[in-house]
Amino acid sequence: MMETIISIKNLAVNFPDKQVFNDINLEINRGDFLCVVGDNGAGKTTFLRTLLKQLKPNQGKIVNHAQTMGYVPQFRNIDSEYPLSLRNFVALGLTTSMRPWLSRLEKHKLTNILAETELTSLANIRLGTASGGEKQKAYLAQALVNQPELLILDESTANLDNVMKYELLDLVAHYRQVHELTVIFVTHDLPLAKQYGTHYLLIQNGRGVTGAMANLDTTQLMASGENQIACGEEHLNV
Ligand SMILES: Nc1ncnc2c1ncn2[C@@H]1O[C@H](COP(=O)(O)OP(=O)(O)OP(=O)(O)O)[C@@H](O)[C@H]1O
Repeated sequence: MMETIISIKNLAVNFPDKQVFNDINLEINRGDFLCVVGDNGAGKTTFLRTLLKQLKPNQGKIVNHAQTMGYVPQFRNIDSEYPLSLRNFVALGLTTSMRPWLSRLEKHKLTNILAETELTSLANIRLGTASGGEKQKAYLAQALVNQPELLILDESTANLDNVMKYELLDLVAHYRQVHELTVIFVTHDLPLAKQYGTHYLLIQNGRGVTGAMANLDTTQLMASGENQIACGEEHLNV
């Protein structure tokens, strides 16, 4: 049976000089892969910040049953002098305790996630010397090492080359399938959204349109700019 993990009702967020969106209604089930799409400035980050309780909605409510969450930001390079090994960087996602050592369970989780993200052979390299794609995989492993129920990918494939984008999302897709992970992916990349997402939330003109990914007609949404999404809602086949 479907289990609702996040329920969003009648959500509206405004800034003093800007009404960002209103009346977003959405049920996210455990194991869903929701892609949040929309033009620059449409309100995707505002939606995420509201979900993360950094912003209080002006109206409506979000009930989030996920107890644990992982977060992968947009790729930003790590300095070549960065001193931690890849393994120790991933381990930063494990614990908030002040212990300087890992428990047996934590070591087990670390070994498993390095294997599941195909990083085992790179575990002892200094992260600063890793390639961009390897660094982003390390961010993914850090976000997953504590076995979260919900993973947020915040434009995590932007700035990666085409091969690496798919490698990263293949790992996410595989992990999701094995562990029934729920994923929220904010992206401008419609082909990726189409390939990996099960559902979408399109924020456009202050409204949220939702549906099964199969019903998102991306050909109608593509704009001339590489990273833009633009179309009238009337083009949507939902
Ligand atoms: N703290 C704020 N105060 C006032 N306006 C804001 C604030 N944060 C965002 N906005 C405005 O709200 C709108 C939505 O911004 P948001 O960053 O959520 O869009 P986005 O869809 O994530 O855009 P992008 O794809 O460019 O990252 C924009 O017009 C932005 O200028």
